[in-house]
Amino acid sequence: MKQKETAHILIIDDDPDILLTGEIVLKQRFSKVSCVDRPEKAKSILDTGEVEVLLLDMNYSPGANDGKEGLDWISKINDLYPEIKIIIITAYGELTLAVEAMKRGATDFVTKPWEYEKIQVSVSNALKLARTEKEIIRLESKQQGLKQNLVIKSDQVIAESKEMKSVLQMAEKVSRTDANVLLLGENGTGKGLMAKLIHELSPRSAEVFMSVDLGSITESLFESELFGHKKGAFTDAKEDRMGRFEAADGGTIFLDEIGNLTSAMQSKLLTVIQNRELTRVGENKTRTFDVRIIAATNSDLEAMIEKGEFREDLFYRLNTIEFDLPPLRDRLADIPPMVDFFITKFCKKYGQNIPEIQSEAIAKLKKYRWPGNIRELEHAVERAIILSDGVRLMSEDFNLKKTVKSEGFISTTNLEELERLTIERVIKSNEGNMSQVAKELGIGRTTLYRKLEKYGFQ
Ligand SMILES: Nc1ncnc2c1ncn2[C@@H]1O[C@H](COP(=O)(O)OP(=O)(O)OP(=O)(O)O)[C@@H](O)[C@H]1O
Repeated sequence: MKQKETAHILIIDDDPDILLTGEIVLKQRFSKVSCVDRPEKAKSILDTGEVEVLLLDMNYSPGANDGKEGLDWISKINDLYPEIKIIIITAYGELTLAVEAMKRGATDFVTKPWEYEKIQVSVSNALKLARTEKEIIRLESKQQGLKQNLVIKSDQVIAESKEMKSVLQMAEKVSRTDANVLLLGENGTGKGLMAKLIHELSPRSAEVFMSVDLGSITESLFESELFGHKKGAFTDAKEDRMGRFEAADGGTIFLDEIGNLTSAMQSKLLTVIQNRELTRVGENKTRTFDVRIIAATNSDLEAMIEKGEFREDLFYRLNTIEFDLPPLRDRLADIPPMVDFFITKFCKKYGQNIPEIQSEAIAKLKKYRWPGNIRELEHAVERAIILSDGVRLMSEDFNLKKTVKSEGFISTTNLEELERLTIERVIKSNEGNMSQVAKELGIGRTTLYRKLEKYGFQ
């Protein structure tokens, strides 16, 4: 016996004989057939999101035979459930009505009395059409993710310092697994690049890498953006749309700026990650997904947990493996190869010959604090390439702010403490030359001395 195709078909007709024969005939070919005698009763079945093909009678009120009711229902159903293919059931010879129904969005028509072979073929064709359309939508979303993949291929990861070498080794190991990864580090330390690298090295590399900047998604759009929506679920939901999780199916999703989620967003994300299934906004049906999750943030999540700003259970879901990307000032050995890498990149971009770099310039780059880390270094090199004489890159070409590397990252938000630390740093960098210190701080010498006294400096 031929195996049944897994599909849910719905028949709506007020004639019980039609429903009975339709059910018997279609059940020979399809796994599930539901029947109702009026369109008003079909809502709960349609809302399951399972029905792919609907056979619809055109007249319901006693004596009605112009098909007007059926035409109205076609428009309504098409509007609310655009993915469902509608086949109308007409009496023999009602060709004009069939044409009008097709104009409203019906896919095909079958005539009463049933021709068994014909309805099976018609439903089978409608089913193929429904599935092809779904596949096209899926591929379009996937392609968006694959475009992001292309950008990654050309990137290289520089890791000369021992800190970055060990990060790379760990990335290689982790990429072979499906473990969730949490990337921590200041802005511009390469969290995004590391996420792409882990994906590239993983068995999922031929699939989508989907990057989502959670910092730019508003609370109202969060659910629909990540989990998708049904047409009509809210005013702007003009079409059915899959979310980022579904579009990344088989691949990797990169949730950047995870520390920016409100508590409501955190709960929704946690439920989806925990259950490994999601529900599109406005739909009842749950959908499973197979996605590897990499999250990143420059926030101190543990401090946020303590303050009740980040859910501990979500944190433990995300941080199966945790990476700390060190700031650039703590991996000085990476600076020279990175500078070379960016010089080559930008000389190519601006069609220039590769210049030499003054050794004093490299020494200055190593002393600088790099609050914006590698992104800032990249911009500094780009600027230097544009401004240089094309032969030699000098330290002035990099336009570094007059600061030196501090002992550690100033994390205080207390103004007085910030002032004290800044003064301390500037004194060190000017080797105690107070006129210079006052000048750099932009204050008079008297004010400087008053502040030195206040903060107990010698
Ligand atoms: N090890 C590296 N080798 C070469 N380029 C790097 C390296 N790390 C980072 N970069 C480059 O530095 C820039 C910033 O990196 P990236 O965007 O990955 O940082 P990020 O930590 O995700 O930043 P943010 O927190 O602001 O999102 C990118 O252009 C990236 O390609």
